[in-house]
Amino acid sequence: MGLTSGFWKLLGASQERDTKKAKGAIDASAEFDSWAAGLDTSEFADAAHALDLHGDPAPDAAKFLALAREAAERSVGLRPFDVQLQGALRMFAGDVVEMATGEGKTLSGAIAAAGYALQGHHVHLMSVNDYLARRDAEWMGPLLEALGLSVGYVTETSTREERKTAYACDITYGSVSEIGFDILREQMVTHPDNLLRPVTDIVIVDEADSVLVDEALVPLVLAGSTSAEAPTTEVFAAVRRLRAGRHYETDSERRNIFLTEDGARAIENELHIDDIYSTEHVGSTLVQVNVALHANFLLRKDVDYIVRDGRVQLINASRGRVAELQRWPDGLQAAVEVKEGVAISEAGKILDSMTVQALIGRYSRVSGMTGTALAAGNQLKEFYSLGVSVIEQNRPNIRIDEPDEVFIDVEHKNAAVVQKIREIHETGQPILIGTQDVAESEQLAASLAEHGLEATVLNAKNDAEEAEIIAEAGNVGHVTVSTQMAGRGTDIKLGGSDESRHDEVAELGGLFVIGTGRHKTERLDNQLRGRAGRQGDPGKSLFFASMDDDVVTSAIEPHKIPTAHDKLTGEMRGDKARHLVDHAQRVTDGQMLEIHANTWRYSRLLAEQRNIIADRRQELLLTERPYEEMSEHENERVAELEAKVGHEATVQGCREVMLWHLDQEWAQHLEEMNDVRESIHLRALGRQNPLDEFHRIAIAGFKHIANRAVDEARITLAGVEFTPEGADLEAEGKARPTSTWTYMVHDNPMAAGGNVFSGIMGTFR
Ligand SMILES: Nc1ncnc2c1ncn2[C@@H]1O[C@H](COP(=O)(O)OP(=O)(O)OP(=O)(O)O)[C@@H](O)[C@H]1O
Repeated sequence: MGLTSGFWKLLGASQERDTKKAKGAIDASAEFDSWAAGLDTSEFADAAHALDLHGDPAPDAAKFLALAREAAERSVGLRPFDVQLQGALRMFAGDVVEMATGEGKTLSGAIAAAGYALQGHHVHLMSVNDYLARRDAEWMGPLLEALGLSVGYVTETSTREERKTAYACDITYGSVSEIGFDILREQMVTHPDNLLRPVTDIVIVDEADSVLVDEALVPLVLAGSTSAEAPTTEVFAAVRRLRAGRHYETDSERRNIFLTEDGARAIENELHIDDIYSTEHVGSTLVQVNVALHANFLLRKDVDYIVRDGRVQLINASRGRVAELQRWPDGLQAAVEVKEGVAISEAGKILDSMTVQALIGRYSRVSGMTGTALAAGNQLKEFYSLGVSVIEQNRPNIRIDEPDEVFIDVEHKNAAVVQKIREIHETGQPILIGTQDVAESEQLAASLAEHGLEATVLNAKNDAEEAEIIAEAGNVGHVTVSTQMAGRGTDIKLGGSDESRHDEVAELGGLFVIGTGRHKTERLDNQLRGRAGRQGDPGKSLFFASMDDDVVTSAIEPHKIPTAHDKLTGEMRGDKARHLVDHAQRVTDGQMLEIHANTWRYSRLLAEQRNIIADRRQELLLTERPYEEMSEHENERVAELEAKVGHEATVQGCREVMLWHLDQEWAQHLEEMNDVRESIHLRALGRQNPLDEFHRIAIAGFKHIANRAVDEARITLAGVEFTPEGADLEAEGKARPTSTWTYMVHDNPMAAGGNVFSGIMGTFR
């Protein structure tokens, strides 16, 4: 506790100083208002580019703010509030800013980006999805252009040329995954002309806590076509016959699942093998059994995934929506597909992968914005060395947060939730209900329907209609049931799309937010609460909890759970039960931090190694180094090829040969390290520290990559033919995959650290 309070004290002092400094610059900017207003359009850009924004404080900070204010007003018709400029200045200083919902983060982010771009930097503004990237780029484009800056965006449908153009701009908007995938794809390019050249210089991350903390360890994967190993039907059938408790056990967190001794015997009998833990089976049959166990007993339909259009689609736990391009590692994906009886989707060989955290780590400077940064302060500090600035609200928050209502069990809680919704609905006040998963959202809507109350459901199954649903969610009498709200970028306006009804709804008390259960971190609770009370509107929030809730059962031992309750309603009145729920949430929050830290310890070394490979690749791709190295080792052969196809084609040929082997070695290293991670806990049984052991193997394996790649390239060079286009590697059976695709892996059991206690499920909740 001592350490934490010390940290907050520190934050408090520097926060006060920073706010004072920002306010000082904003006050000073008023003096330049008439100067800015007097500039005509053609003078604007020149004035912006003449500013000196280097140093802290930047000499021309006040002038910059006056220009930005004038530009925003002229181009997008919004005059930035002081708090928005404060937010922009703190992001410009490299902090993550906390600004409440509806305070206008989009404008703040654009102004901060302009500041960096005017210093001569390239800026990426990362959104959580394509829709927001495009919307924000188009919305803020005129402002940035007025300041003489170029703006572009990338989405999943952008062409190569469009991407190239977008990345050449001063400021590029894009989703985390799209930018991440482009960076991964750069690693497959073999001719300099094909590079998109995204520059990882400055990044401003929207919904920063969601991206930097909740999704930090999600791997972005680039794969090429091959067929993958899924559990065989025999393994699957054998696993399905196992019984919980007797043959397998799950840990209390439902993150991991293990065979018991009895289970191992049962599998051995079914599959007619002697010892599933023998060298012969550990790396193959046992892996398949684990995958099948996981798919069958841990992953739950309508919680972790849904089946739609004959496909298994993952639900992104932190956003409560379908994760379009995401899948589990191939064996697991196929196993779930078998479980649900749908066609097995194509599998691929992983060519390269990188976590969101490693992606962010490539930027020289990171800043961000979100509605809930402070609660993620520890993580942001620990994993990114980022500070948090809390920006006061433009208009004070008058939302009323009622104390939780706690029940002995989930049945009583659900009954009370329905009752409460009916009571509020009678008054006409709009209600937004946040549930924990798709299944719960549908059950609740069904219970409400039984009482004749129609609710609109916003969950992973219908996120296409999201914008329309949200537009009306604040209207009189509307009841909206939703899964998690993070990253939805939504602004629930009182009165819905009909602005004239705003005051009528405000009279009713504004939006009433109900949480059907506390999340495993308070941050997610606050994201939900934050939907009410935007821009000084009235609003209310109330959470329900029960002793059956995940957050309680996974943190508190059964015998410590109190039992006193009202026999009729099941309610547990008084502060004791509430404190218990708060305590349980602090425990689960801490558990998640621990898991994150642990997983990061495993992935950090690979991230560093990946950077070394990327540098080497860059050298081979952009310089004549491959020609020089090959000439050094294979002088005669290079001379022979050069005589045949000329210098340029020889350089390109040597490049292709060397890149092919480097990429090959790296993919193999990743694959090996994946295997090591999967089996590392078995080594831990042999009393080695699993992390040390993992590092030892990773370092030893990596050491030889560069040399082996050169040796292999020399062998290939001896036999390969060169054409005017370069090396004919295809004829040597060394073709690059004809198609590549990308995906993000959520809840990836194979990449979650390999520690038996961290591992499988819910890592990012
Ligand atoms: N300076 C301003 N003056 C008037 N309206 C503004 C101003 N800045 C932003 N707005 C309006 O406030 C609303 C919210 O803006 P924005 O979407 O950027 O908020 P946000 O902070 O990102 O909220 P969320 O957390 O919901 O994403 C928009 O409708 C926008 O037009």
